Amino acid sequence: MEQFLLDNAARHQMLVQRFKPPRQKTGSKSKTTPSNITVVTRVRPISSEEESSGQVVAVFPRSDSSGAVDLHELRRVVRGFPPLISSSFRPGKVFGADVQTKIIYDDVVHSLIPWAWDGNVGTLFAYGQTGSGKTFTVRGIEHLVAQSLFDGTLEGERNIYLAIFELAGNSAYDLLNARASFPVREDHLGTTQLVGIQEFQIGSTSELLALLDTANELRKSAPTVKNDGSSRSHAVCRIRFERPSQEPGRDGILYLIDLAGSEAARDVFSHSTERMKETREINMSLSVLKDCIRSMPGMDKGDGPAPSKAYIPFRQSTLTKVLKHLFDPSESRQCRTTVIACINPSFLDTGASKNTLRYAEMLCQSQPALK
Ligand SMILES: Nc1ncnc2c1ncn2[C@@H]1O[C@H](COP(=O)(O)OP(=O)(O)OP(=O)(O)O)[C@@H](O)[C@H]1O
Repeated sequence: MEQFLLDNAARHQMLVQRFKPPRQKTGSKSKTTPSNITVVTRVRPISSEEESSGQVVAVFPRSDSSGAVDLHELRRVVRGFPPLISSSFRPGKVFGADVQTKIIYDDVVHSLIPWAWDGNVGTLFAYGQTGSGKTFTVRGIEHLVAQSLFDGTLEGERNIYLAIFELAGNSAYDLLNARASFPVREDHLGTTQLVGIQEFQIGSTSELLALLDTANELRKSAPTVKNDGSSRSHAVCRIRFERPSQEPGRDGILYLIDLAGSEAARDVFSHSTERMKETREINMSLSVLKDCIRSMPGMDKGDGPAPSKAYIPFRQSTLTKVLKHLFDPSESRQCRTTVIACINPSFLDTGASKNTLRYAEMLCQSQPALK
């Protein structure tokens, strides 16, 4: 299929240029996004290497105010010229290839900092197929968070603690302690405990950046077909804000999560058995995350809103155990979540891009009645 697309790149581009977006149907523009979950989509630029290998752009955010994204695929046919099949999505606010991380940060991430500082839980996820720009986005955001925390705008005194860890399959590794493995358990109160993880108290932007760099070096990597530096684990940066003289368990927390890349089945053919097992585990944990989100009270799974006491399968993966606060109705702290769906615009990646865009649409349409 890949060769067919590369051979027909010029036709793809010609048909895309002729494409006229369908007129907006009245009333179809706005979709309700609950106030405690913000979903946006970032379409990264195509790289010069991708361009020189013959790849062309297949994902286009519309320039009008509709918030739509058009995705174009060339369909292989037995006879005649391959037609262009176009689909449109509304995956939340869309940031195109020319938008800097700082703009996205100011718009949908920065507000999580005072939120967590005040004793609540703020969570940022970057979600998307492998090579779609998740790590690029989260690393940029981490740098901006490190600056914001010490720019003097936050009021009051807090002790700030940092832990960084990765989740690979059902194993958890401490990235600030030489990748020491640690168990993730629920204590007798039902609180998830990262047993034995090292936390570092942070006093400045440079201290925080140095620890982020250390963790990044250690992050488990293995080459994949798509992205040589691909991260085959979920990376979680947890920043805890402790108010002096406050009761334990009431700390504000900011999670910055670079999810492992999901890979389409066609990408795994050239992988070893170990890599395929890893890919299955990653896809399983992403699928449990999706199930948990869809089971949250009020979420619409397509057959009406989930009931307020719906079963949420968060114990089925380590990732969702760590994120239990998002799904647990007994969690007393308020939660706010930002999801950045990342897209590689290449025409070789349209299958995975459609999955990511549908996922973002699903989150936008859902309305959890949440904490
Ligand atoms: N907004 C952007 N602007 C410029 N380059 C980008 C942007 N986003 C991503 N890239 C580049 O695209 C490539 C893939 O990005 P990245 O490694 O962040 O993907 P990923 O989704 O984290 O992949 P994986 O899940 O495999 O780790 C990298 O070379 C990165 O520098």
